[in-house]
Amino acid sequence: MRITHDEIARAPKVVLHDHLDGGLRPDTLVELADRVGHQLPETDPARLGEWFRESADSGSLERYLETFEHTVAVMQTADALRRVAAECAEDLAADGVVYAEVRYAPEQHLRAGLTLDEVVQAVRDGLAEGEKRAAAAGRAIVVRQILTAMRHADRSREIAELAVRYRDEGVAGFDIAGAEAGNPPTRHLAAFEYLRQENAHITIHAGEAVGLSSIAEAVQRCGAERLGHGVRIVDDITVTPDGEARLGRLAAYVRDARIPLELCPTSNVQTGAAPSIAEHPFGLLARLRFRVTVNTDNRLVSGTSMSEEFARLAQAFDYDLDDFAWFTVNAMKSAFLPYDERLALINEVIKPGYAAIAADRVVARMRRPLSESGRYRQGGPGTTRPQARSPKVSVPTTSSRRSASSEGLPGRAV
Ligand SMILES: O=c1[nH]cnc2c1ncn2[C@@H]1O[C@H](CO)[C@@H](O)[C@H]1O
Ligand SMILES: [Zn+2]
Repeated sequence: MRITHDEIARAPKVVLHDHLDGGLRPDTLVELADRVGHQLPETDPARLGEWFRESADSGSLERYLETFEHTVAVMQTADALRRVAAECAEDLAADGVVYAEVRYAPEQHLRAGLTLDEVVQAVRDGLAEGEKRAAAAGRAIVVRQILTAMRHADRSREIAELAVRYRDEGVAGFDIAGAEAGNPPTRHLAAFEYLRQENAHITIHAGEAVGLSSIAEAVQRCGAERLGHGVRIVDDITVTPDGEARLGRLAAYVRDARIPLELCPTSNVQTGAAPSIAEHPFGLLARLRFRVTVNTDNRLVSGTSMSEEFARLAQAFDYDLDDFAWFTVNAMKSAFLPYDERLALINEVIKPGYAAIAADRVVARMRRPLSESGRYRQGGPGTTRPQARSPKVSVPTTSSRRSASSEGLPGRAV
């Protein structure tokens, strides 16, 4: 069975790779641009959304990134940052996301005189407001920040210090982003060494536009705990005609060390990192039991959402509920949150959420013959509600050591 749209909408989701400045609501962008006199390519929100998706669909990361000039331009005041952050938390929650790490580059928001600290504080306050509004709407979400340094620039050490300074105020980690070609992770070694000394968390955009050299540097020299994209790790995997996969040393290391891949299928198709969703390495990497996670990258720029990414993957690879439960637990395990908080979200929110959907499937399946044949009349219709306690979905276990891999793989995943 393939997961349905309704089930996807209901399923608890976790996003680790979502750019704040790549996910504005189109109508907010229009309104903010009007306020500061920034000229947009389209002023009708629907057409503006289209414009982003089409312009980003260029086959080149550099051209994809050019579209951010319009979003960054309107995010230069504390008010604008607060609003965008609050709406981000609300939109993610409305999509069924229960935990999110949202990233952006503070150094890109100083044009109107804000300091780096003021930028982080504005986003912090906005996210908190969004969490509050989402909870009031019955959609609880926890959101953390990841501070990004632009890899072509020279402020990474400063941004790393900023991330450490705000680690107890909602900043969960540090990242570098921007044009990967020509800007290898080792350009920022001082920042990464500082972060490691401070026991801070590191993810690095690597293996998106550049291949194995970038991934190797990120993991082995810079201490990346997760890979932003990392999709080009497939360059180190050979699949023989009979389907057997051989992993090179780096691919084997990434898999053995359970380094999470923050995969962003739609974005990868737009930037040319993958030819299509159906041919996206997600399928192979999941099959080979890499620690794969599903992410949006940029909801506005890529015209997507977590539910969209799930739906596209389900269509391409025939994934069902247990697959998405696995990807979601993978993501939650990989979050830059304290262990006990990760565990609480897995055990109290994610697993029960998937189990409830599986339980409803059982109920729906048992109801059908009841109305058709009346076979289960005995207790009277309506009183034969089946036990919903043991749904037929193998939600991954976090503590179990039964399976060969600590991922707790779902039974039916290939
Ligand atoms: O997929 C990506 N690869 C590399 N850089 C990116 C990607 N998406 C966004 N940004 C860059 O990160 C900055 C901070 O959020 C954005 O302004 C954009 O330039
Ligand atoms: Zn990204």
